[in-house]
Amino acid sequence: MPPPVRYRKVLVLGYNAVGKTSLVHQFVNGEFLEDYDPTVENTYSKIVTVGKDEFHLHLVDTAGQDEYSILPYSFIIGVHGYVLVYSITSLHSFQVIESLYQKLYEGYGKIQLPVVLVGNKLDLSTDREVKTAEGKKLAKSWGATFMESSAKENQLTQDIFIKIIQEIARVENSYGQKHRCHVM
Ligand SMILES: Nc1nc2c(ncn2[C@@H]2O[C@H](COP(=O)(O)OP(=O)(O)OP(=O)(O)O)[C@@H](O)[C@H]2O)c(=O)[nH]1
Repeated sequence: MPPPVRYRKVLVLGYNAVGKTSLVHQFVNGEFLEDYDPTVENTYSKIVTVGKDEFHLHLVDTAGQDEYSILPYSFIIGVHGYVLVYSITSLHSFQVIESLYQKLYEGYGKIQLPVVLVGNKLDLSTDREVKTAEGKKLAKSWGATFMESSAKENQLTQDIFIKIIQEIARVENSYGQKHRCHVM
């Protein structure tokens, strides 16, 4: 009997116009859209194979948030992992990500979260406002994975969504190990 297809719900969060829709659209449809059309909320589904396992990845592309956004319960309940996106050309979008993470972390009761932190618009590195080292450092402080991508040039767009599936498994396993009973 083939192994069951596992369901994973992943939210893509971040400030306005950082490229959330563009990353998801590249991943699901394999194309880049130059036009900016602010998102209200869109969902996408894709079957993804990671190693020997198949996953039904349900992606929620959210409307941009800022540091004042109140995150609804639907951003926490039933969500397996998060892709947090900023633009390397916007320091403000990076600061918004720090505040969004804190809200999620507190919403979950301060446990480790499966997160991939993404610095997008790598093709615009001449206008860079956030150093690679700063992104790496922030992700490390959360115990998360860090990547820099370009939705425009299709750089690492597939890897981001494979990585979040792997992160969900990794965090679930480490949580299971910490809380496993030992029979002496
Ligand atoms: N050069 C470049 N432009 C990008 C990249 N990703 C997105 N863009 C452009 O940035 C603009 C915003 O992209 P979106 O994908 O709509 O951004 P978003 O984060 O979904 O925006 P909201 O829906 O407002 O939250 C669009 O004009 C895109 O074409 C990238 O990697 N490089």
